[in-house]
Amino acid sequence: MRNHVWRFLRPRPWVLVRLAAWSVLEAGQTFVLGYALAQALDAGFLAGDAAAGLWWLTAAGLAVGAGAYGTGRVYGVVASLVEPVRDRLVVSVVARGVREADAGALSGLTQQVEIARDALAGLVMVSRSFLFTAAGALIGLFSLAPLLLAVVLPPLLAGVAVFAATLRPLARRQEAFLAADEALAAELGVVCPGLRDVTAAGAEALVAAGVGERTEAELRAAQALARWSVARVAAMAVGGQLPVVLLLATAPWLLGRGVTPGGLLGALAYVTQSLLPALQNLVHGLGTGGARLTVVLRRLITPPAGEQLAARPYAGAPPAAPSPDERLPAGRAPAGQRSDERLVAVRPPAAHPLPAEPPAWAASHTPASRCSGVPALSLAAVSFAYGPASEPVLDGLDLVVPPGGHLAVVGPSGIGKSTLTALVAGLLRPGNGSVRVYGYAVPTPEAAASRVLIPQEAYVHGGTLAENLALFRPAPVPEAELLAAAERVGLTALLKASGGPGGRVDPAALSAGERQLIALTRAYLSPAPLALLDEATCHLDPESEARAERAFATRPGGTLVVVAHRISSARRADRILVMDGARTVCGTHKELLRTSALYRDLAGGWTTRRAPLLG
Ligand SMILES: Nc1ncnc2c1ncn2[C@@H]1O[C@H](COP(=O)(O)OP(=O)(O)OP(=O)(O)O)[C@@H](O)[C@H]1O
Repeated sequence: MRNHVWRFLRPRPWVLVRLAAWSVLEAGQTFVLGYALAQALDAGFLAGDAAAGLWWLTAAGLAVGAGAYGTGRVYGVVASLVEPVRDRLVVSVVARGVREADAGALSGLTQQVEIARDALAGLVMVSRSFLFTAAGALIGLFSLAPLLLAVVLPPLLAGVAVFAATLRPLARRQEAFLAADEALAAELGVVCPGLRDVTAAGAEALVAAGVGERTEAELRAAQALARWSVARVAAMAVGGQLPVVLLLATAPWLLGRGVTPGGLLGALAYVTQSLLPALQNLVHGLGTGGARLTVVLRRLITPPAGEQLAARPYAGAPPAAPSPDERLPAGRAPAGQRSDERLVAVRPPAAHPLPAEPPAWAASHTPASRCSGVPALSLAAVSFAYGPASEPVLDGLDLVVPPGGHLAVVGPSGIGKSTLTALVAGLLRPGNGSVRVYGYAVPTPEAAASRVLIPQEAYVHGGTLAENLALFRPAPVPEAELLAAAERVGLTALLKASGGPGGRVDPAALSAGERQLIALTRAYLSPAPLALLDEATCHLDPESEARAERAFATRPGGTLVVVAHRISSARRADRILVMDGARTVCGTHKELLRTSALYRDLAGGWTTRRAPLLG
């Protein structure tokens, strides 16, 4: 680094000379200010010569004006010193960006160049200002009375020494903090856009642990930095404030040894008006800006180690062998897709060995729940409103769906069908009442594991079809089982067109209906016995919808709740829940035609318009 600075400054002696010259003018005010105040008091007002006093004050005022002019010129010279540094850095990083054809990295690097430029300018300003101001003030003190120098200089040097001693450790802590901060930002930059995938893959705990680790690391770095920053305060206290105390405490002694009252006043002015602010600027400017500049320059000058330029891959996962929880799918969902599907368990795809029919989950749920008589779904006096002042969407709703049952939910748009499925899925909590899935209270992990929600906007991630379809299964799914499920739900054509279960899918290229078929087949294969289809077939034609619904209705051990948007869908169900606010009723198609005016209306609308009226 020192070599770089020397090589840069050597061909620019005139810039340095100009900088020094304007700095001398700027520092002149420091000298004149204290000296003129001393003279105004001693030779003017205390001597009874007010005119002389005013003359010295005028001289001080003129010096301040000249100093301000000098400061203005200093800025110009600092710019001509710093801009070439910026230009060189820009050339270097652009060359690197072009070489590596990485536009994103290039934009990041040029931004860092701007930071380096600003930090460098700040550093030049504060260190130069401290040097010249200190020189002006010390010369002034000496010219007033050498004894004053003896009082001010030792604590000033001690303060600067303390600051200098802490500079390196502070810079290291600052650098560590910046690195921790960036690591956390990078982590969040990777995690946040993929939150849906994280949830979909059941990897919340894993990702939270990774982010938590980085947050802890940043906290530790911030604490270490704060501890070392105390040393800065000590440097300020010793170098800037102690001289003031010493001047006041030794005032009688100083006055007894020939120092005049004006000299004492001038000394105080030097310390409080010049030295203290200059030291403050140095400590803050060099302490913070210096560390920042070091970090940025190191990155810009040192060739990238890949990770500095490119986005880091997800780093939250531990490097050890995969545990059963490490289930983040490789692909990302395309933008704009929503996923409300709550997953039971996910694992990476594996080879598909022997066929197995019926699916393993069927045995585990069916007999127990059927034999015990526990309803697949029960709602008891459930009320729900979106806000304290909102009208309730559900008001004291009771509902029981037996295991193996098939319930259709119908009602006008906005009546609360999706709200009901969200309550069953545990995405919303009822204000009153209770929801149970296979006897498990919602929300509990057991209830979550017992149901699968397929929303209208199907979630499909990149990767292979098999990966998508097996997403909810805790163990590899035999290929024959995949193929059988695809056949039952109606996915076979897409499966063939994609080259079989190993074929890769591009979620953005699929039609909405194809995405729904994938989501439906995935749900069909899920171990959860209760399937909640919230208009999950709305993009399918009536035949495909009928086929998919039949598959779910006859899924071994499965129970189906479907938000219907066609009369045919409602008619396939054993029972139909007609949502109508306070007049919500449940019954068979025939019963409802008799008893529910709303259902008659809806069914009439469906039949005559041949278009979905509901939801
Ligand atoms: N997040 C929310 N905040 C406030 N109100 C909401 C929210 N979600 C839904 N609602 C309101 O709750 C009511 C029920 O909405 P819901 O989506 O459950 O109806 P729906 O019957 O499924 O409608 P659709 O068939 O059109 O999808 C509507 O009045 C809706 O505006």
